[in-house]
Amino acid sequence: MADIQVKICGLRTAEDVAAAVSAGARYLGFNFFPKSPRSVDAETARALAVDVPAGVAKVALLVNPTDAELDRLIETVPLDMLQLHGSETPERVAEIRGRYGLPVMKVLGVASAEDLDAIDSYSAVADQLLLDAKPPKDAVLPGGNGLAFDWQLLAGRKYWTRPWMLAGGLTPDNVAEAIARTGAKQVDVASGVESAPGVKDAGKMAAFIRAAQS
Ligand SMILES: O=C(O)c1ccccc1NCC(=O)[C@H](O)[C@H](O)COP(=O)(O)O
Repeated sequence: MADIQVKICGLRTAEDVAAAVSAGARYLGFNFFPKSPRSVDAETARALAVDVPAGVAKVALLVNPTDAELDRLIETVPLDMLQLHGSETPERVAEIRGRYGLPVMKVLGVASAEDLDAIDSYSAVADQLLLDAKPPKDAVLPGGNGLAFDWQLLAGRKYWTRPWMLAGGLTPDNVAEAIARTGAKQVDVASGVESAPGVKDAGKMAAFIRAAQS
């Protein structure tokens, strides 16, 4: 079995969390972007996070958060990592990392080879990178759109200095191929393991993790 780590993003209920943990997820994502069908408030996230076993990272997904938002969230929810999914600059990433002392994963939208140029500047300030499909121009959500980018853009690129995750349009049916084509050691999924927007499917989560690790 391959040592691939899986993040399931947008968990909203205790059943989702239990199913993701028992299927072998290594990261659980709680979404704090209010417009998302996957979003939770801080109190709900706290209730979901408190019983997560050690060794499974609780990740807060935020889009251009203010310090006030982060202060309140971090005070309320026991978190292991912050995922920044907006247009945060490298300076802002460094500031957030320094202010809260939590590891930060910066998301980079990828549509073409030029988008990968940002990897070096963010590698200097983030603990991890998440490479996701760039959202369509008119999209309401900056992520979680079920769209893949051209995985060939990542083929043969092995010398990044930070751990990274592959995301965007992954499903139980294509995740093994995505890993084989990109060399990813970590993958992230939101809509590909749902039966409807924001409704996680325990069978799909288990199938996704089995396929990723097969
Ligand atoms: O999932 C959302 O609704 C979302 C909203 C706003 C910003 C980011 C969001 N999701 C981020 C993720 O980490 C997703 O897992 C990633 O974008 C891949 O999504 P999908 O293509 O649906 O698997």
